[in-house]
Amino acid sequence: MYDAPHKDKDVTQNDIKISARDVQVFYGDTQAIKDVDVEIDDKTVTAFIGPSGCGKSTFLRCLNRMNDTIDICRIEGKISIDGEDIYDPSIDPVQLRAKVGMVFQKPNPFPKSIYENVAYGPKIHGMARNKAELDEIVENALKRAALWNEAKDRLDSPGTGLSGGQQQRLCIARAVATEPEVLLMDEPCSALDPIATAQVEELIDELRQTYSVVIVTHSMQQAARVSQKTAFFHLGNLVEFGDTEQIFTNPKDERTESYITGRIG
Ligand SMILES: Nc1ncnc2c1ncn2[C@@H]1O[C@H](COP(=O)(O)OP(=O)(O)OP(=O)(O)O)[C@@H](O)[C@H]1O
Repeated sequence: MYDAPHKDKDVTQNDIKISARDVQVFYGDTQAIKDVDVEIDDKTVTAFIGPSGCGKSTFLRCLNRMNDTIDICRIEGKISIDGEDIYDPSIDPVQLRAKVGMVFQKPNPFPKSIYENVAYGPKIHGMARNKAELDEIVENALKRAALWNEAKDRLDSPGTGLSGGQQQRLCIARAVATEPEVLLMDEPCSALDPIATAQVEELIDELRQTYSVVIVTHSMQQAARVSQKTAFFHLGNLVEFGDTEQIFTNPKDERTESYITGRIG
């Protein structure tokens, strides 16, 4: 079951980037996340796995306060990034989401040019003083997302005219353009073909040199290939968290073992 990774899987100790304590999430009266405690490392890819409906996306969305946009959603407990409580009333969620970028399941470029898709965030956050600086930010973000070579001659063409895999890399460029520190990815490859998936996985491996990356995936093979740490969720509980290799080769909890061997899910 454990798919040998194509990259070195160094699991050296990194600094803790995100810390969650006693997190509970409710949609109305229904509890979707129960008593979650976890510490997520910097410069590491952490995969969230588990059966459908177990709360992976809900917990991921807590990390940049995307759940704030859902009226019936209520969150208890404490989530800190670099020691700062992200639910503190002094925190501006818009600023937070620039620092904690997100890439969604379905590529969702804005109906604008490739250039404008990437330039939008840096513009609203006042990151460039002039056009030359903005051009540089756009170029660097497209390079980081491994899209520059394919996009450099068509920066004024609509982002929606790119292939699915290119659109997803454009969304990654858009997320990295605001210089985030954390990148959240909610099943970023589920709408992509195997070649585009391999490109995005390669990219995720590069991005972890700079960011803390958290990825929700339904594919255990993908979790094994791209992540150094894995969290297994089941019925709203974080059942097991550890080095990816340990989770896939020597799970401690019966539920984890059942899931990775295909008995539940
Ligand atoms: N906006 C919402 N309103 C009400 N309930 C919700 C909402 N979003 C999620 N839920 C519920 O919360 C629980 C966890 O859902 P969530 O989408 O986080 O799970 P998941 O593990 O990401 O699932 P999947 O793998 O199918 O995407 C489910 O019971 C789901 O029905």
